[in-house]
Amino acid sequence: MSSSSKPNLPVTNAVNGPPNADLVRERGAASFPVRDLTYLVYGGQERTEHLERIANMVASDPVFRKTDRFFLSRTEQYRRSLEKVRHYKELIAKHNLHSELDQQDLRQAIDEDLPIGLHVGMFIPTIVGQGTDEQQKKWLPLARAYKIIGTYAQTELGHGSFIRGLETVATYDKSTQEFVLNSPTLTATKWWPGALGKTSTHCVVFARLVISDRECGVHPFMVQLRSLENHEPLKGITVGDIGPKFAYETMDNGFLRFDHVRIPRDHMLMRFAQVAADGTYSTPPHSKVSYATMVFMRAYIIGTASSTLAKAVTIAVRYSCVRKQFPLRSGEPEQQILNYQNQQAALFPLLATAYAFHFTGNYIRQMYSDFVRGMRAQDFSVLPEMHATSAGLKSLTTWIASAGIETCRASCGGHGYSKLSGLPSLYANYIPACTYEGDNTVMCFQLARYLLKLYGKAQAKPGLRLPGNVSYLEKSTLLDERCDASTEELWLDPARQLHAYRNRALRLVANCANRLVAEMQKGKDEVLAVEAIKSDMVKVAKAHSYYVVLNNFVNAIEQLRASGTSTPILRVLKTLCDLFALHFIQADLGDFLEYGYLSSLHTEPLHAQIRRLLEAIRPDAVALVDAFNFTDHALGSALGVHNGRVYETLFEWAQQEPLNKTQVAPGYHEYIKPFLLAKM
Ligand SMILES: CCCCCCCCCCC/C=C/C(=O)SCCNC(=O)CCNC(=O)[C@H](O)C(C)(C)COP(=O)(O)OP(=O)(O)OC[C@H]1O[C@@H](n2cnc3c(N)ncnc32)[C@H](O)[C@@H]1OP(=O)(O)O
Ligand SMILES: Cc1cc2nc3c(=O)[nH]c(=O)nc-3n(C[C@H](O)[C@H](O)[C@H](O)COP(=O)(O)OP(=O)(O)OC[C@H]3O[C@@H](n4cnc5c(N)ncnc54)[C@H](O)[C@@H]3O)c2cc1C
Repeated sequence: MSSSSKPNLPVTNAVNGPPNADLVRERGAASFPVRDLTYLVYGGQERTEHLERIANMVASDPVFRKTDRFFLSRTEQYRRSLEKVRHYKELIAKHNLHSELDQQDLRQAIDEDLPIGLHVGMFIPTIVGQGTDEQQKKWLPLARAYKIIGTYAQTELGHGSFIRGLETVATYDKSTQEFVLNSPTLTATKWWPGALGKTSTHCVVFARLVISDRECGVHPFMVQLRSLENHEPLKGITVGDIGPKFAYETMDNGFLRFDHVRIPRDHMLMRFAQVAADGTYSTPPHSKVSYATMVFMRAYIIGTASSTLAKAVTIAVRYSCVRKQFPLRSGEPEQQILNYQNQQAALFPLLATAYAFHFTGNYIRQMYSDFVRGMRAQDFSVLPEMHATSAGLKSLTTWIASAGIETCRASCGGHGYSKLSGLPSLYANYIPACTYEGDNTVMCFQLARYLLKLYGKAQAKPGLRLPGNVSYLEKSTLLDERCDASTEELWLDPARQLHAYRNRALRLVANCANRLVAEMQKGKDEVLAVEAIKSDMVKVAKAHSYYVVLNNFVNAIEQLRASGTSTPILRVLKTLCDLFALHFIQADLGDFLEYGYLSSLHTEPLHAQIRRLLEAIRPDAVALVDAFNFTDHALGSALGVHNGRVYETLFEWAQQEPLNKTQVAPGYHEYIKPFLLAKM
């Protein structure tokens, strides 16, 4: 079945000409209407077409070009990204893209780490979340009109994960009703905040509040850093760029020091905690409410794991259809490398994961908006669940997406190592997601702690009802149950798949809880006992998060079925869901075998079913990546071009290499010629 209507995307950047015949054939053989799956992914036909209009506008605009990015210096890349910011603002005005959603769509289409990312992603959300109504009235219009540009300055040279250890102080001076911001040590220097180095005029600074020598904990403060006239740093402020990084060249991650900088009292963001003029301090309704922007960003990061992984898989799958190596038998034509089982085993689980994460993203968005609604009504009861779930999912999704991009790169052989494949920069720019907004391992501890607590409560109080995704912690009888998937067919049963994931998660939680008790019985206090089980806690958090991802994928398919989604689409989604479920059991088989949940009775049919699923996906692989609907601009890859003219595009793009500007190498006269022409 071919697609029900054609995508409206231009073929930009690629070398024009007849499309690659193999890709054309693959597209013609899809078992489902590609366009319908695209609508499903992007929320309907109207929304898809809107996104395409924006994507087309960006892809055909020379200011947003990416093709020369590898040949620019760090400074040039930063300047170029500022040029894109200016143009982004012009387009908002020109095309009336004033809604937050339109602007988000535009930034997504531009597809670059712009130095306004922190402004829109954390600075504005912190004002919205933490500012009083008056503070919002004062700063939001300026921020939304880009009259001020801000960032989120929390991390310090000596302190990142441990927020309570921050050293920057904001001392309240009752006599002038000001806070005095100071960086008392070198390690108190703010370090890392995006766009802090050169771009931002303002920032929200997290500092420990001190009132009359009393420590009141870490709070957010609005601080102007640079003159709005000439962009010079203000008195008492030392600010700059932290220097070269693994990648992320367009972003001026910065450092910042305060030398007794005074700000008015109403520059502390006081929605939840207040300091009155006389220095009276009112505590917030929840001790971690000032961490809410991080929870928001973690939810956002979970949402982008799918699209990032989907880009890598799109490049690798298209290339693997174009690339041919070896005939099976002599005299036969060479095979598309995607026909090889190993290539399918590397790529298709990642394809399935990109779809799985799409539904995880929907789930966390919904959970976050419910949480915000509650918070507006002063109800913080969902915060622990929101924090723990988002911390775990942020870790799992970014770890898998990072490793997945590298798998895609390696699966493209030598050409994957070329920056022109788009994969090295995708990887290098993405991997800090495992670190920023909470180091993944540290985030896993948060989820594991939450699960251990709930498990303990459920043990102590049989009959206690726990929230949906953790309700399995109530059922310790589950531990006695074993897998009964003894045939390939049984492995396709979602109930059995979920049973396996639930059982593994519960086992690891119970095991951790038992070890904690055992460590304490050996004489350790609780703190040291926790230290003794930390690597197991990471496993616990991952196991639970896998279960959440799978549960959402299964539920989403059920909901789609109930809402009348067509059979071919349901069939292909079910196949992807099955592969996701079975692949990650196979990948962690030790967990399931260790406690006898599975035996070789089950693993043989498991492996066989996975092989069948790979075969089932093969004819639809190109259609499944096409359904993500990326423009060539978004992929930025000679290997992933929609028309499949991979070699032509690689060859043409390579001509832009500055070394190729002259026929004779720079340095030839000084360094090569002397020894070439030296007498023997
Ligand atoms: C939309 C536009 C897109 C723009 C694109 C931008 C691109 C991205 C750019 C990236 C920008 C990056 C920015 C940053 O990195 S900002 C800095 C982020 N820093 C962190 O994430 C630090 C991580 N550390 C923490 O979050 C905490 O310190 C930590 C959770 C590790 C521990 O906190 P703390 O030590 O204070 O607390 P305890 O361990 O003692 O725990 C006490 C209880 O509080 C609970 N807790 C902790 N955090 C939260 C929270 N956020 N919400 C709710 N509850 C929380 C914790 O679980 C404990 O609970 P119990 O007592 O019940 O166990
Ligand atoms: C590209 C990028 C952009 C960033 N942008 C911003 C920004 O805009 N604003 C901002 O404020 N910050 C920003 N950051 C900082 C970022 O949030 C921190 O780097 C992150 O929170 C991790 O903290 P850390 O660097 O202190 O790591 P550390 O906590 O020092 O971690 C180092 C290692 O120690 C381990 N570890 C730490 N604590 C424990 C523990 N209790 N038990 C066991 N192991 C532990 C970790 O797992 C990790 O392996 C950015 C960072 C990067 C890389």
